[in-house]
Amino acid sequence: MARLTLEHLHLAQGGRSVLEDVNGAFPDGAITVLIGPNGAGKSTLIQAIMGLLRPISGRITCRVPKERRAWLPQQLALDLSFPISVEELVMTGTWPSHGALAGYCGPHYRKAREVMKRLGISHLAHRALGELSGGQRQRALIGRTLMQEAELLLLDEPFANVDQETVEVLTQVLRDMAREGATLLVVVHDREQLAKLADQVLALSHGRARWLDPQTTLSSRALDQGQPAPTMPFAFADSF
Ligand SMILES: Nc1ncnc2c1ncn2[C@@H]1O[C@H](COP(=O)(O)OP(=O)(O)OP(=O)(O)O)[C@@H](O)[C@H]1O
Repeated sequence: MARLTLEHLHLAQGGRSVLEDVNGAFPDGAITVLIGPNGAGKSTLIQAIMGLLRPISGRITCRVPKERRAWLPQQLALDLSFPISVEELVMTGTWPSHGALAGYCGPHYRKAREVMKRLGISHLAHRALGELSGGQRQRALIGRTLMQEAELLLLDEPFANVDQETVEVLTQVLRDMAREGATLLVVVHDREQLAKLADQVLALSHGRARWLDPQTTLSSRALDQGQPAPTMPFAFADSF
């Protein structure tokens, strides 16, 4: 089953066509890796799926409830002086389903502790977000999506500028989320990460999208065209 499908999608930015006639289904419980050179339209496609960019034509159908959709953007704009601890950030994962003003109860705190343990950040629970390394912050942001029980997760270069141990922890968590039935779309530039994550590959190039299987992608040059993004500051992982 696929709760996210694209039909004849045409997307533009600033009046210029970026992607045309994109079709396909993102199966539940599968990780789709999105690849393509700089400017190919990876972030544009993610923005459209999130509902932040209106298609020129075509259709995006998403049957995942809004409160179970999560997005970890590439261009992060979090004010790192914002006074929020790791635990508080993880707890905000309850907001989409419970509301920001409802407050937290015992089970929320227990679950947040489990999530932080799973991500190896329990010892950072009361540390301010602005005092963390890039990898620690990325673990906390993924923790928020686990707390949310996200069933659709869009990640734009989640492994950029994080340490190798964090890459391994996050890879395992993302695989576990897929095994539990979530639909994931992940932008990666790295061959090794693609090999570990991809159930299927969507390759963007020259305004078109092609579906590939991971083995074909690994033995082709499709990945070599992509360049890692420059270092980004961090921001709030927003939900939509
Ligand atoms: N807000 C915008 N206004 C006008 N053009 C834009 C805007 N955002 C992106 N573009 C253009 O749309 C095209 C696709 O950009 P997009 O950011 O989706 O590519 P990408 O594949 O995510 O690239 P990268 O790998 O560098 O992150 C590019 O030509 C880019 O210059």
